[in-house]
Amino acid sequence: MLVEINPSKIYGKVKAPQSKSFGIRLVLYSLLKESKLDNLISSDDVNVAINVVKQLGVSVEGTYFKREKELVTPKFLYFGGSATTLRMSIPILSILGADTIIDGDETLRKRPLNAIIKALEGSVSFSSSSLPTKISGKLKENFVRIEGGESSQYISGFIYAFSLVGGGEIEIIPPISSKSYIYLTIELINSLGGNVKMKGNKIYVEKGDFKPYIGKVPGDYALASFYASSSIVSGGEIVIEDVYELPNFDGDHSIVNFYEMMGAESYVKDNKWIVKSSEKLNGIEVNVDDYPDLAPSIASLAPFSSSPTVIKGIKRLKTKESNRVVTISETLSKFGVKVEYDEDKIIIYPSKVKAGHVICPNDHRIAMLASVLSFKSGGIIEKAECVNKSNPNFWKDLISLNGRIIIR
Ligand SMILES: O=C(O)C1=C[C@@H](OP(=O)(O)O)[C@@H](O)[C@H](O)C1
Ligand SMILES: C=C(OP(=O)(O)O)C(=O)O
Repeated sequence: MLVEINPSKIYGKVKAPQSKSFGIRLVLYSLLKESKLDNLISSDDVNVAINVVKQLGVSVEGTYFKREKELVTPKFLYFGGSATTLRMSIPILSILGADTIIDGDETLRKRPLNAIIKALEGSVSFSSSSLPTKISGKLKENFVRIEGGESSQYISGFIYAFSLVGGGEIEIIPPISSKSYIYLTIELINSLGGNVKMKGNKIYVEKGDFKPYIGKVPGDYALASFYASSSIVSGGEIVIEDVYELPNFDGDHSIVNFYEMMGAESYVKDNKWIVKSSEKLNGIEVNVDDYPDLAPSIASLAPFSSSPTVIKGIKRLKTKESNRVVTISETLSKFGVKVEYDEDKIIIYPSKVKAGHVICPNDHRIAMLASVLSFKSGGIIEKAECVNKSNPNFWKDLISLNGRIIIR
């Protein structure tokens, strides 16, 4: 799919895309208690999670997910491009006992599994250190010690796994990265009858009294941020509906504050994210290690600022769907933006953004970054269907916000 974008002013009202992180968690929650997800718009990654719970024995009728028998571990599971689903599922498979070949698409096959392999040594074996691999064995005790510097997704997975078997303990070897997603998991599980506490680098999971989840999938700030920044760079204003109220910890929703710090009007009121552009944007310095998905969102606004933006905490961006240090920089450069990077940071300089032509590098957030840059001076994005990984409504939503977009 090729998308041709003409310079446009992006304005109006739009519903936030459904959260990929919440969507996957609420589908996997059906392993614990039933889940009824109203108006589920299933992205590629949520579809992967649906297939996983189905294979483990959950009955799926439309968007109603109910476990009606003992869970089983299949001989084969496919995870597409979803590292969240993969890395949350391996702990669950381990606590149930597995003899399962797991695989994913070409992007997922490149992503590391070192921390989980090391943590499960002695209980669960892996035939290979990357996908495809066969995992065999069962976690014998409800305790795991795991490095926190590779991915928070394993830790979220162990919270689910120990909730499944009535309790357990997770010791995280610092540094603890992407903490915001651990908090998200703890808050969600506890809101549904779980009993999970984090004290320093330890997580204590007690037996829960779980209740069904019946409701919508909350809105996704990181995915919605591309609508917001498109509006800011094109002199518009936008209301993004169905967002959750800001919690008392950092996370993907911190983008609201970052856009305000960069000079836009950006605030949340009554589950709506209000964004208005301003003539004077300025660069910021930010460490994204706790919310890595915000790097493309911040990079989309940075070239239009009057001062440089410095993005730190970028080490793990190299092992996302693409090496985002490279793909963010290459995409910006193709739109005439001056950008530099080293091991520790990406620096994006004020630039006169020109028309660009990119091929999505199998990374949904990079196509979304390119779309923002295109609203200023035009642009072409090939393999634009890559946005379906997280937001199949992305192009349709931008058209509804007056984007002059031709889809071929
Ligand atoms: O738990 C989650 O939902 C996610 C965790 C993050 O991954 P890491 O914990 O590997 O940084 C993030 O990049 C991903 O898009 C979603
Ligand atoms: C990295 C991402 O997702 P995942 O880790 O689930 O593949 C993302 O959505 O940017």
